[in-house]
Amino acid sequence: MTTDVTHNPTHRPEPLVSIRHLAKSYRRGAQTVPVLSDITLDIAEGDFIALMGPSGSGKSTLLNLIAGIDRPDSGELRVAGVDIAGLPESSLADWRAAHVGFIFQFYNLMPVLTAYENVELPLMLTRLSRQERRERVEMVLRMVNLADRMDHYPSELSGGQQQRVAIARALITDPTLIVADEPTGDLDRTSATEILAMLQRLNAEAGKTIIMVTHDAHAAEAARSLVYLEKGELLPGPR
Ligand SMILES: Nc1ncnc2c1ncn2[C@@H]1O[C@H](COP(=O)(O)OP(=O)(O)OP(=O)(O)O)[C@@H](O)[C@H]1O
Repeated sequence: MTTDVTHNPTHRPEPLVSIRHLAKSYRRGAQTVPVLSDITLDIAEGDFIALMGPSGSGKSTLLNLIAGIDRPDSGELRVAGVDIAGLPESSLADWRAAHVGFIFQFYNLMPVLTAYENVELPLMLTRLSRQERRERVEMVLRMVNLADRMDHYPSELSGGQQQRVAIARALITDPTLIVADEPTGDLDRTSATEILAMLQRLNAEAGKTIIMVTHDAHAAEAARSLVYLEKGELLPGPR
């Protein structure tokens, strides 16, 4: 912490994600389908935010914009000071690989790779040696309590275990941001509770910033803050 902060009570740290007047529509043939209109939102570093709203309200679209998977039509979108809306396609892919960890509803693991190999995959694009990769993979697999399953293939793991492999894969590059789209949507209540507890721990103990889209009020309760999308507009949550 700098002395500036101590002496200036009005100081606010820069939000990790800063969104201003973001708009997005999709083209379907000759038609334009507006999805998000005028979204303004700040997400602080270290937050665990749940993004809720009815089906079709634009939650995944907003998540994909923040994660640099898709591009806005207009507005500002900065993540850790980088104007990601303005990055050319090739730089955006590099930015995503370095800064965003993804967790999906259906895990998206490679079926022909073991748990270990799935987690190692994002590191194959880095300059780390095989030994350095091994140390990191084993460390994150221990973090998600799966060190004893590293040689298993996804088909040999339960849904909850597969999602833990996916969490390990999301963590392996030490990303700036973790985005999770319905991470408990395919799990029974017990496994969902376990996954949510794990995300809470990553947030509280490892300081990871997490943005989670969910339909489930139980999942949203695990988050620190809540925003609600309706028809492409953001409403403040009750917390
Ligand atoms: N690639 C696309 N092309 C055209 N329309 C799209 C595309 N992706 C999303 N849409 C439309 O944008 C709207 C918002 O979709 P989005 O997936 O963001 O909603 P959501 O709130 O995440 O919904 P759900 O909770 O059902 O997953 C929907 O009407 C959808 O049909």
